[in-house]
Amino acid sequence: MTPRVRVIARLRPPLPGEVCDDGLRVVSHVHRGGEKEKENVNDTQPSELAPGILILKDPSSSSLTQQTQHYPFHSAYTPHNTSAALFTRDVLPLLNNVLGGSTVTIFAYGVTSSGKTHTMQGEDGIIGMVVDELFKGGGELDISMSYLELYLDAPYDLLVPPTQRRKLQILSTVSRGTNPNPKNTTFGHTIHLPHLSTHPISSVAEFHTLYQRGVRHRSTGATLLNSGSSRSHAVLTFYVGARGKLHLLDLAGSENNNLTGNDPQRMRESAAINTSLSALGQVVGALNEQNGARIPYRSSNLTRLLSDALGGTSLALLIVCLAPGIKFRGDLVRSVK
Ligand SMILES: Nc1ncnc2c1ncn2[C@@H]1O[C@H](COP(=O)(O)OP(=O)(O)OP(=O)(O)O)[C@@H](O)[C@H]1O
Repeated sequence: MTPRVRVIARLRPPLPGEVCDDGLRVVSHVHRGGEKEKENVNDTQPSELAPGILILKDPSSSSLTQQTQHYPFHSAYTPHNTSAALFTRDVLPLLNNVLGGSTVTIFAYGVTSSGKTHTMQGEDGIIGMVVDELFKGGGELDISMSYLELYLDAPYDLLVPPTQRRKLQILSTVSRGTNPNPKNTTFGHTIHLPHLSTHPISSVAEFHTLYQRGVRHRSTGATLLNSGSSRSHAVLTFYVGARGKLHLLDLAGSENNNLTGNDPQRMRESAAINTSLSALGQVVGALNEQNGARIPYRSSNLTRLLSDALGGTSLALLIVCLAPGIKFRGDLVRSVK
């Protein structure tokens, strides 16, 4: 059965002073020098294991019930693998679908400071590589973009001046036709935000000017774990040709307030972030189960917004970003599950 949402993992390198989780092992698909690359892999593990994350038993625990756990992913990337390797293997093939008129969604998910922003919008991040690829042909494609954030579960346009910032409406238009599967509540629905600005772009430079404006308008704040922590979900959308659509999401990190030491506003933000991420997790799970169950798109504005992009014939790539710090063990297990 082909999953609707391809799920891959990326482990970031340790940050200065970070105490690492010795039980965390990653086996990568990416070959270096002809060898399957192993990062921190216990040599006693069979090498033919599916690429994935291995969570090994906590060495300090004497519990007999704690077994070594293997979590398989469609691809997995070690701290040595570059964003370019991830792009070539997992993102590039999806761009052909966008050029062919499909809707594709790519999102980075993980605890705060796990490398989502680095992977999506960092120097040599996926967003830059996508744009280079879209304009490779010299800009003959008809491309426009929009950029919004969901802050406290409400959408705001990032490409309008802050003085014009106002909450956007999310509308869904029903098209005609008979729904072959009544449980598919998004059949024939198109999501649109009437006041969201869209901007034609004709070059890589034009993109970067607009995009940097949006990044400056995005809600970020300092937590104990990340001084530039994203406090909102950012959704960058490219409209390519007549029908192609590509959503690139930098999701805010799922958070454990015991670790982030947040003040009251940060706590409100965390609650909204965690609720919408949990809704997204349920939607992705239900889509990949493919058992005909109702997909809970309406549980949050994040999933409502993406309801015409997840499911049906659309494709999605979920990049689970992982932090190697021991303090993230509990969050990491929740993320990979
Ligand atoms: N693959 C990587 N290689 C090198 N450094 C990385 C990598 N991934 C993340 N980092 C570094 O780790 C730190 C945290 O990363 P980042 O800000 O991307 O996390 P995040 O998941 O977006 O966090 P938040 O949810 O709080 O916004 C940054 O200093 C970033 O440069």
